[in-house]
Amino acid sequence: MSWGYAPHNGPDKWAVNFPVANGPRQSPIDIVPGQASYDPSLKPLNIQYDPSTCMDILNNGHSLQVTFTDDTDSSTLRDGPISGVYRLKQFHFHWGSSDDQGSEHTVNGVRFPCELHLVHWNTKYPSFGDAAKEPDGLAVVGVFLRIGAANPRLQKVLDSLESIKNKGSQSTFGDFDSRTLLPPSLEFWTYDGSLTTPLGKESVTWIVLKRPISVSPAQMEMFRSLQFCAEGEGVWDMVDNFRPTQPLKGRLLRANFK
Ligand SMILES: CN(C)c1nnc([C@H](N)S(N)(=O)=O)s1
Ligand SMILES: [Zn+2]
Repeated sequence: MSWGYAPHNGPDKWAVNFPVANGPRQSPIDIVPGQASYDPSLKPLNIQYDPSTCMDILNNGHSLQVTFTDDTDSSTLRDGPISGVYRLKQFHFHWGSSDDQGSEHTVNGVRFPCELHLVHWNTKYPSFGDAAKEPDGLAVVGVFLRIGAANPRLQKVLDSLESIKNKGSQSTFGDFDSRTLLPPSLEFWTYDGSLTTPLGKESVTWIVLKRPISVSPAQMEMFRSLQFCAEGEGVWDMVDNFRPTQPLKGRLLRANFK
């Protein structure tokens, strides 16, 4: 049974085939700023992205994903709550069928229309696959998108969506500086969690940025033009590809800001 976001294969069915979906450190969560503890020992995030590592963009049937070559330490994440060097592997988005939902994490129960995830893996392990099995194997930077002015840095990604409309389609996508998708301030919340899609591996240090970036309603409509299904399999708009928030189960939420 392939998983998805429909009634028959959506998040409330995942635990049937992927039992870890009910595990002790699942993601996403509702971020309650009043319950975050300020940790002065958290260093600022050190993000160094090399645009030449950007390779292609694809519709994987769950999201749109921009993939990077990760055979060298060209695009890396360091410091913040992590130790060592983590390599950027891909970024993707989650979004809603309307502007009042779409993000995976929420803040005081508030949903954003879209959330960007930049997925990195710990180079102390030989590969992404190996790292994904380890509790400190992955680090995902989450960035909220808020309705506002059109975001010109997002536009290059959105302009390529017509070439990856259907599941399984891919096109070249090079020389993109992912740093331009980040807000000016890198203040963050952090907690130990999981991938938010099956297999839901509990190997992610989540780093959710406090400041959102902007996206216009017209740009949101471009995300919604993507399809869950492959070409010739009908019309099934790719929307609401987000998992509901999961129980905190006693985990600590830290912030690197007061
Ligand atoms: C195997 N990879 C890179 C991923 N598996 N699940 C991912 C999810 N989309 S998320 N949201 O990053 O946990 S990313
Ligand atoms: Zn994601």
